Order: sequence, then C-alpha cells, then structure tokens
Amino acid sequence: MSIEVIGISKTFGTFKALNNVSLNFPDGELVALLGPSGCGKTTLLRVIAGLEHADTGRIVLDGADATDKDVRQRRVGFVFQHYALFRHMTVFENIAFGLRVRPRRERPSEKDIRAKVNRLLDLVQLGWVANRFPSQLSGGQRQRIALARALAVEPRVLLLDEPFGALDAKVRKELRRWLRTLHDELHISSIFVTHDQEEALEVSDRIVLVNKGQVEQIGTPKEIYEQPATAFAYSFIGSVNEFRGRVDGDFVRVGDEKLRFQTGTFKNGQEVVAFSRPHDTEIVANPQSEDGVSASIKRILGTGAVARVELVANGEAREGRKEFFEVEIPGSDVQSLGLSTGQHVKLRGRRLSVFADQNGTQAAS
Ligand SMILES: Nc1ncnc2c1ncn2[C@@H]1O[C@H](COP(=O)(O)OP(=O)(O)OP(=O)(O)O)[C@@H](O)[C@H]1O
Repeated sequence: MSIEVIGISKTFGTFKALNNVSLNFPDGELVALLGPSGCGKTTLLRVIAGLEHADTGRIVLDGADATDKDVRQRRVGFVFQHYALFRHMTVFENIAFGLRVRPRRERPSEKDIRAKVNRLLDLVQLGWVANRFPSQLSGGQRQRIALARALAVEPRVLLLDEPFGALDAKVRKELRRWLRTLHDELHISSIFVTHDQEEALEVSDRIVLVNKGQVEQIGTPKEIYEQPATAFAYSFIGSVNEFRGRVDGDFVRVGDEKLRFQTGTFKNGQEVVAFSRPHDTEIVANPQSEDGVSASIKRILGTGAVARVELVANGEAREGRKEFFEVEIPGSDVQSLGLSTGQHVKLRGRRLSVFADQNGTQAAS
C-alpha cells in the first residue's frame, strides 16, 4: 500500500515535534525513519498509524484520505520496542488474539484461525514455542512473535518502532537480517523507526533522514551514504572528519591554516563546514606544508591492507572541544611516509565536501 504524508505538523505545548513534513512511501518497500533521539520519528509513525492526531496536514493511504480514520480502519500493524505480548496467554493465543476479537460475522472459523496461526508460526520459525508463555521466551523470540501477531490481522502496512532496540547487539543484528528476508517474502509496505545508522543502511530499501522535525534527505542507503545532501546528513551517517572555517579564495581557512577545495559557489569570508571521509583524507608528513590542518598522531591501528590512523587537532581546542580525526590509508603508506605515534602532520581532504555553516543545505564538492 502506498502512503502519502502531506504537510504534517505536530506541536506538543510550544515544542514543534513535526514541521510541515511531506513524504511519499512507495508500495511494498521497507523504509527506515532514521534520526537522532527526539527528532520526531516516533511521532511521525504514530501520526501515520492514527494513534496521534496532527495539527495540520493529511495522511493518504492507497490514494484515499485516511486523516480522520482510526487505527483499526487504517488497517496498520504495529511492533513496538517493548514487546507488548499478553503475559497470561500462550504464544499461540497471542497471535490468534486479533482474529478472535473480531465481530462474529468477520471472525474466521476456529479451524481457519488455527491454520493461520500455524502458518505465521512457521513464517517466524517459532512453531516449537506455540504453547509457551511470553516469560519463557528470549527477547528476540518475543519480538518475532510480536511481529507474527501484528501480521495475523493482515495489515495493509506494518509500522515498527525500534523493534530490536531493547535487544543485545548480536541478536539485534540477526533479527534485522531476518526482518529483511521476511520482508522480501511478504512485500508488505513497512516503515521502521531507528536511530541506528548501521541498521538503516543494512536493512532498508530507502532511508528517510529526519532532523528536528523535518526531513533532511530521502534516498537509498547508497545515496544517503555516498551523497549526503546536507551538513547534518554528512555528520550523522558514517565516520567523517569535520573542518570549520571561512572561505578564502580557493581555500577554507581553518584558524591560521587552510585547506584547498575545488569549486566555489561560496562568497569570500562565508562561514562553512568542510567534510571528508576517512578514506578520502590525506596525511601529509611534512608539518610545514602550506595546505592542510595540523594534527598529531594518537594511534595507528592495523598494518594490513588498510591502516586506520587516529589523530587529534594541534593547538587550542576549538569551541571548547578537542577535535579528533580518523584517516584510512594503505598499510604500506605507514612505512613509506614514516608515520609514528606522537608525530605532527597535516591533514588534507582529497575529496572535500563543503556546506554553508548556518543552514547546511548548500553543497559543493
Ligand atoms: N506526548 C508528548 N507530550 C509532549 N512532548 C512530546 C510528546 N511526545 C513526544 N514529545 C516530544 O516530541 C519530540 C519528538 O519525540 P519523538 O518520540 O517523536 O522522537 P524520536 O525521534 O522518536 O526520539 P527517540 O529516538 O528518542 O524515541 C521529543 O522532543 C519529545 O520529547
């Protein structure tokens, strides 16, 4: 089912949790709502579900306006972070619940309910726990049962709010692969909330990056990772080195030093922030080099094909914080450049992406 979000705003007291959000979720995709804590992801999910009413805007499901419809009428399925299974019911009865509470004329026969629950148990590969109670399951198993229960009522869309957030890292990783496989089988339009970039990059067809109640960027994981559209997207996704300064001709002036960058749609003197990924950052062994920002080597990790070099900025901490950098270079360069811990070097961006500092929306690389 396609989902359209049109001009949604939501305020709690004086706090604007969602600010004029418009989005289009194509049919059958697994979409991640990704962003830092408090950016409005859960609120947006709840508005789509009909659990929360927006101040303005509309929700259109499969071409029909659903703004005034309740959760049941919208036919959405939910899975929350904290498994809300009924403790006094077996796994089987938990999954059957949504079917059993249907009005008599819509309720399937007992035989059909049994067949359906068994099919769902097979789907989540947990047939062998059908007669257990939730307290006798692991966290990961409970979340799979929660998913089976959500699917039992044949929702048109599945909404998952940090479904694996409460689980440990290993189980979390397994379950997110499992979710991907399950989605490939069912193709049910699904939106899941996460603040974990790795989870979003690994699992989803598309990522909606949210920041301060607004959509920052929409794209495939590859697009979001390789072509971040804003300063926020750059710093939120993946490791990145950040240099703040002012435009000075073909350079960004960072304190007393300068970094060369290619194209300029910027005015001289404009405040900018420049980013380069660790594998696009260069170490210049000569600390007197004119082009580059001074740093000293803290640690050199790995001596194989790729070495990771951790550095810290020289001089005064800027804006009260010490700046750290990370550079990936071929292991052989550590030798040929003669790099060692404590050494003063300069850093340059081989590919530097520069954004205006105040709003972070203008890009040039
Ligand atoms: N019922 C409410 N009353 C008041 N403020 C709320 C309410 N629900 C959410 N907020 C506020 O709205 C903002 C967005 O909340 P939301 O839960 O959507 O964020 P989130 O991106 O899902 O964050 P997290 O990843 O921490 O769950 C937060 O600052 C939150 O404190």
